[in-house]
Amino acid sequence: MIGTVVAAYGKRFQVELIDKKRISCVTRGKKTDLACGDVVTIKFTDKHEGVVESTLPRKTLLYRSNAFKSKMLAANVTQIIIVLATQPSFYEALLNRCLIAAEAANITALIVLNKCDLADNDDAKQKLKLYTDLGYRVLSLSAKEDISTLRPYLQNEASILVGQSGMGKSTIINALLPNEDVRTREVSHVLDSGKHTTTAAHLYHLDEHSQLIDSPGLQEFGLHHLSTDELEHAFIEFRPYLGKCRFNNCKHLQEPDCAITSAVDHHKIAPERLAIYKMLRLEIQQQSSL
Ligand SMILES: Nc1nc2c(ncn2[C@@H]2O[C@H](COP(=O)(O)OP(=O)(O)OP(=O)(O)O)[C@@H](O)[C@H]2O)c(=O)[nH]1
Ligand SMILES: [Zn+2]
Repeated sequence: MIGTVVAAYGKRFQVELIDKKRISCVTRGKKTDLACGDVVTIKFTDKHEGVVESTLPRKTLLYRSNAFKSKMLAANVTQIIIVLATQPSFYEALLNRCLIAAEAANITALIVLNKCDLADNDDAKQKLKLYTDLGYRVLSLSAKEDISTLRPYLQNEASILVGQSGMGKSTIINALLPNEDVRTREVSHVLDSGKHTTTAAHLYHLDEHSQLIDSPGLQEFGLHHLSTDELEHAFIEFRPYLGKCRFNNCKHLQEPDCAITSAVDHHKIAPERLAIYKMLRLEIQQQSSL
């Protein structure tokens, strides 16, 4: 039997079969490397329970990680939607981490600035200009007032919504799927206890060809799973300059005749982005020397 993982709660998974029936599954032994969006083969162990036998090859896999372990956020997504809000102010470093993770996983990114109904949104919009200039799509909206402008971006995509707590992810999901209070509904008839609600990822069907994965609120988004090479390529505006430094093992930190540093001096690369690169580079280096 083939199915799709539509919810992941630590070691338990909910798998949707082709006939839309959902069953609760565990993995064999200690293996838990499954994510929401994974396509799996399962074997029934009971009427409503099963065990995952294998995972089909993934088109994409989105990770985040700290120094000690990495965590799969979602499999087979085509798009990451980074939800920000005009208030409370968002962490720009977190936005960058999401963008870098998306580039490294070959997933397109869409930045959504929510709560644009509130006055005082100039600051947030100003901050996002840098990302529009880089070529990222930025959509300003108010999930409370009107979600319709987001819908075309979701069509024929498997999207994951990410964002720090309080930006409005639940509001967006509920506006897109108005028939039920999705965040609370799902858990009750899937598991006996709702205690994992906040840590679970869920996949919803918007239509036959469009899915949306809701992930728990992110406060940190480590990128320790990236190599230094992947990291520098994930800064899209660095790409034309890579390989042009004096040293071919240049780290773009403080080496002489660095093409990246020189591009910053010539206003071709924003100094904020180089600063973020340096911070992430040092984080990754520390990791490899642990
Ligand atoms: N003014 C305004 N408030 C909004 C909008 N969208 C969400 N909010 C409010 O912002 C707060 C946080 O929204 P949630 O949807 O719960 O945020 P969340 O991102 O799901 O947060 P977590 O559940 O902690 O991950 C709530 O009080 C919402 O009512 C909006 O478009 N405009
Ligand atoms: Zn360099």
